[in-house]
Parts: sequence; C-alpha cells; structure tokens
Amino acid sequence: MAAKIVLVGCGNMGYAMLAGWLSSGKLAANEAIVVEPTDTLRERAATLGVTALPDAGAIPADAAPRLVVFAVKPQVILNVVPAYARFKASATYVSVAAGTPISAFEGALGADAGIIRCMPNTPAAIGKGMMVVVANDNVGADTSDFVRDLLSASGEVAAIGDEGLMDAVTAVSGSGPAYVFHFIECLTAAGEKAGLPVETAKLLAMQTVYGAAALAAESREEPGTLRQQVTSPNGTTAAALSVLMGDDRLKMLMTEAVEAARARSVELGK
Ligand SMILES: NC(=O)C1=CN([C@@H]2O[C@H](COP(=O)(O)OP(=O)(O)OC[C@H]3O[C@@H](n4cnc5c(N)ncnc54)[C@H](OP(=O)(O)O)[C@@H]3O)[C@@H](O)[C@H]2O)C=CC1
Ligand SMILES: O=C(O)[C@@H]1CCC=N1
Repeated sequence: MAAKIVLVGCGNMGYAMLAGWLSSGKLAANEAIVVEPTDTLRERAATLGVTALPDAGAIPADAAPRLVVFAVKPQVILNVVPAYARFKASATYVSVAAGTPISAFEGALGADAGIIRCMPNTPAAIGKGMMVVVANDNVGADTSDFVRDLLSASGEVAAIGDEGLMDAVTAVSGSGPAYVFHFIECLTAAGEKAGLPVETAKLLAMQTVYGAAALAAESREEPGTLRQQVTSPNGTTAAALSVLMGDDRLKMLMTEAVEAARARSVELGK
C-alpha cells in the first residue's frame, strides 16, 4: 500500500492539519496513513477516511511515504522517531514539535535525512493557519515545493532561513491562537459584567475579533491607523484605550507572555 503521507500523532495539531489537507483536496484520504495510539483519536481520524493504525509496526512494508509528519509532544518525539527510520529512502521528515531542533532529528535519523521543521497553528483546521518552515540542506527544491503546496491548504506559509528564530515564531503564531481565544473569553466576561446576557456578550466578542482581524488583514491601513479610526476624540474607545495602553500596559503584558513562551520553547529543545 503506497502512501503519500504518514502522520504520526493525530491529537490537536495533527488532526487540525489533516482536516485542512483533506478538505482542501490537496490530499486524498487514501494517500494518508495516521499512526495514533489513543483509541478515540484514532477512530476520529478514521472517520475522515484515512488508514489509522495504532503503531509504526502496523504500517505496511511497501508504504514508501513521501513525507513522514511528526505531530507528537516534544517530550516524546525523539523516542518516537527511530521507528520511522525505515522510510528514509522515500521520505522527507517534517516535525511540528515546539523546540526540538533539526540537529536532534539528524542525530536520530542520520545526517543525510531530509528534515523540515514546521511551526503551524490550529486555525490550519479551517485553512486559516500560519505555517512557518525551515529545512536542512538535504531537502531538495521539488520536496520543498510539494510541502509548501500541501501546507498552503492549511493557510499562509512562510519560510525562514534562521532556525534560531523558530522559538520566537512558536511564541507568536504557534501559541498565538490561545492568546486570542483568551482575549475573547475576557471580552465576553467583561461584557457580562457590564450587564449583557452571556450568549450576547460571547457573540459580540467573537464577531468583533473576527471582523477586526479580517479588516486588518484586508485593509491597506496599518493596525494603528485602523485603531485611530475607531477612536473618537474624548469618546468611549479613548476611555478604554487609556486603560489598555496607559503605561504600555497591554504591550508589556504581551511582551512578557511571548518571552515566557519563547523561553519555554528553548527549554523544550534541550
Ligand atoms: N496544539 C497546538 O496548537 C500546536 C502544537 N504544536 C506541536 O504539535 C505537537 C503535538 O501537539 P498536540 O497536538 O497539541 O498534542 P496532543 O497530545 O493533542 O497530540 C499528540 C498525540 O500524539 C500521540 N502519540 C504519542 N506517542 C505516539 C507515538 N509513538 N506514535 C503516534 N502518536 C503518538 C499522543 O497520544 P497519547 O496522548 O496517548 O500519548 C497524542 O494523541 C507538539 O510537538 C506541539 O509542540 C505545534 C503548533 C501548535
Ligand atoms: O503549547 C505548546 O507547547 C504548543 C506549541 C505551540 C502551541 N502549542
């Protein structure tokens, strides 16, 4: 059974990517094999029509995948990788793990293995993700193009030459959706405190974040200009922004949060 892709780990991130690839039509279900030990997650993957197996040993000998994509936790990834070394003749290896450097995969698979480190985020599930990639010198142009095309089904793809920046990338776009989800939670709670029914507060918070993000993405104006367009002199927005921006309060908080994530990514790579 030939397969284009073996996806190792189909939890939050693996499933989000797989769902994006399949729904875009860039990958057919019969071109993917998923390896996932957790029964419920394996069954969820199988509902998408892919072959879902409990361990690497169950993959047919003739699978010859073009890509092996690791979407398991950084804490276990280097124990998981060796079982996939047998696909080296056909495969390039892609890791989405936070922290784990390309050199660690070269150590496990050999210096001649093609390795791509990718930092996706969960909006990939609906084609709105941000994927940042960096590859070692063993990855040829054909494979780079193939991976870029596949990842583009999940959203925006950017390449960086300096792997050292991947910890910062992880802290901004990899973890970033969680910051935005928390912002929605906080705006909802604040709306409720101001007297709105919770469902109304949630709708207002969600649609406001969605609309503002879409406007910022589609407009030619800078976010700062768009902010000023909302802010009437001495009006309601100015009152709120004096709380958020006074003493650079939110900026300092975001800087601290991103630095905490970046430092944790560095730690996970050790
Ligand atoms: N979640 C996110 O938003 C993002 C995550 N990432 C990265 O993606 C990776 C996965 O994260 P996430 O999806 O959140 O984690 P999850 O725990 O949701 O998914 C990982 C899955 O891998 C399974 N697994 C464990 N061992 C193996 C194995 N030997 N073979 C196959 N599957 C195995 C786990 O099963 P079990 O639980 O039974 O061990 C689990 O179901 C991490 O490295 C993370 O850094 C990157 C960007 C964003
Ligand atoms: O929290 C984490 O470690 C992973 C990496 C980026 C998003 N989730």
